[in-house]
Amino acid sequence: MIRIFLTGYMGAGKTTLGKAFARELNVPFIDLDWYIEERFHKSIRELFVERGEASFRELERNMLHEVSEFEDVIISTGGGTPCFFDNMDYMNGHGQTVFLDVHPDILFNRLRVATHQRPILQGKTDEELRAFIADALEKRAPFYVQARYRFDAGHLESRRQIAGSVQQLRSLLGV
Ligand SMILES: Nc1ncnc2c1ncn2[C@@H]1O[C@H](COP(=O)(O)OP(=O)(O)O)[C@@H](O)[C@H]1O
Ligand SMILES: O=C(O)C1=C[C@@H](OP(=O)(O)O)[C@@H](O)[C@H](O)C1
Ligand SMILES: [Mg+2]
Repeated sequence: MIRIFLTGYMGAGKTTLGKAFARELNVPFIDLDWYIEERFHKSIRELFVERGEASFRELERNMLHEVSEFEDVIISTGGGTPCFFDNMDYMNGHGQTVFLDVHPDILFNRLRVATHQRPILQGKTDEELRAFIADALEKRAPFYVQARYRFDAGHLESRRQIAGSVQQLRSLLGV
């Protein structure tokens, strides 16, 4: 049975790689953010604004527990998922966990063009964004490193790179 959790910071490639990886392994793909959006008929952005972050995190944990029951699945979490409650332990107890480790400069380049999709990053200048990423990585690293595997997802900028990363991830996990 395959149950793999992809974790890492925003822009690390959890969604992109998860989707391509699931297609390669011919198993369903679940992106936790998308799952939540479908379940609540609201965007992550709306849920953040309406409920506040603390309440979003509770809902996210509940949904994590729900999707962790599925079998033969690739699950991409949100960037913050491993860093709240006992979520990291929970994922380690329910499947294989991967930390998509990406250099902060690459994260910055990816995220500066996509801040409007991510409520936490909205309205930041380039310098604020750089500082925010560095600060968040420092705080979140202790959680991310608890994942069983670490994978460099710094090369996802073309279809070819994504396909190459999928093959590397396959051999790392032995699937
Ligand atoms: N089709 C694509 N072509 C080129 N680059 C892409 C494509 N899809 C994603 N990427 C790159 O991968 C990055 C990671 O995005 P995403 O998978 O949404 O990260 P996460 O889910 O970890 O927040 C994007 O910012 C972009 O640089
Ligand atoms: O890092 C975070 O706290 C968040 C990351 C997002 O997911 P992605 O990492 O897929 O962008 C999403 O869950 C929400 O905006 C909060
Ligand atoms: Mg994502």
